[in-house]
Amino acid sequence: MAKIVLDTLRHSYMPNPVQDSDWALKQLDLQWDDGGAYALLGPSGCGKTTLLSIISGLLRPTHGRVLFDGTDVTDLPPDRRHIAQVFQFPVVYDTMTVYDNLAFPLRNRGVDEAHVDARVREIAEMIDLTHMLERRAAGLTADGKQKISLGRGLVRSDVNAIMFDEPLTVIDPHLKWQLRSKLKELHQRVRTTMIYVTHDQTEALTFADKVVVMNEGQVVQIGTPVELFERPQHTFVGHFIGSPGMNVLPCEIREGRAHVAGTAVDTATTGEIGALTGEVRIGVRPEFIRFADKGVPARVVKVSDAGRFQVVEVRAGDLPLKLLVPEGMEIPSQEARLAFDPTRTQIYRDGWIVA
Ligand SMILES: Nc1ncnc2c1ncn2[C@@H]1O[C@H](COP(=O)(O)OP(=O)(O)OP(=O)(O)O)[C@@H](O)[C@H]1O
Repeated sequence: MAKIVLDTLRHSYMPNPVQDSDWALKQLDLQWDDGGAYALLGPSGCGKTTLLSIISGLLRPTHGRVLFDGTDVTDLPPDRRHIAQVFQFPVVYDTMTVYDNLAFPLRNRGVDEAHVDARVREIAEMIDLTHMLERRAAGLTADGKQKISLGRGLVRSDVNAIMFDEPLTVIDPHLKWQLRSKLKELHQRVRTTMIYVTHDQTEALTFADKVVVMNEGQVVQIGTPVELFERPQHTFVGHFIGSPGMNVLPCEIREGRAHVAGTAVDTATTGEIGALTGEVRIGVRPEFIRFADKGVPARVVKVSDAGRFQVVEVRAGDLPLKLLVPEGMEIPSQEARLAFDPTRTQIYRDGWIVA
């Protein structure tokens, strides 16, 4: 296992990158601690696969260095980096048995058969494959085959990290939940650094102790699931995580206070707020707004049932907002006032939180 450091990393697929958009990865400085469970979360095209390929050695970055425990591995080929990878689609040898598939990465490295046998049986037990070890992989469902891929990723104990690239794509929805929790449990048992790439927030938040959120080739926040929820560093994180996402509203700073739709609101930015240039916004999650006697005047336009909550759509002047209200709680029929929880209401300038 190793601490992985990405030092001033940049990557472009173009020979002569000029403008910002020419870079698939803009400047990245990241540290993955030894034994951590990380998720790399972001929309399609944000640079997740590019980043993984740079860590595994399939791609050389245009700028910057990759360090494993302080050693520069930027020019080392993949087979000398000792990274295990599990891909979106199962990589199994159909003609081999499940046992031989799991044993393959170990035998390939000349591990003696006694150790191979012990490790294969240990991993098979962890991922519930013991009862089918003697079966040929060809006869298994896509779920079963992907379990073998997971097992092959986990079987070596000498890897620096295991990277999972959208590993649950082919898994049946009702099994996804099961495997998601299984992966978390496996991390707790093997304690190898794991990087789990996904564009699905539920997968990221269930698996990871720390989530790295990417957008347009840059990291916009690294944090625990709670930090991402309670204090998004960028409006993108507020939108992307949560359902519904954070409300992001135009805001005016007057006499040292933030105003939304003409009404002053208190925010987590304490003290008098100075003049701010750029695009100034207020961000507040639907969970942190409630109906009150005083506050921002609004009109209820729609109520939808979402299980234990109701999603209430309102308009404050022209601004559309959403609130989450517990099931059964009374909702004003039309005119209402909204109170924002000041500790969870943030000011953003040009997308980034104002500290
Ligand atoms: N081989 C390549 N040649 C040129 N451009 C590429 C290549 N691979 C990726 N890109 C571009 O680099 C950017 C980042 O792509 P990347 O595949 O890393 O994103 P991603 O987050 O993994 O997306 P997805 O979830 O769809 O796989 C995108 O703009 C993409 O079009």
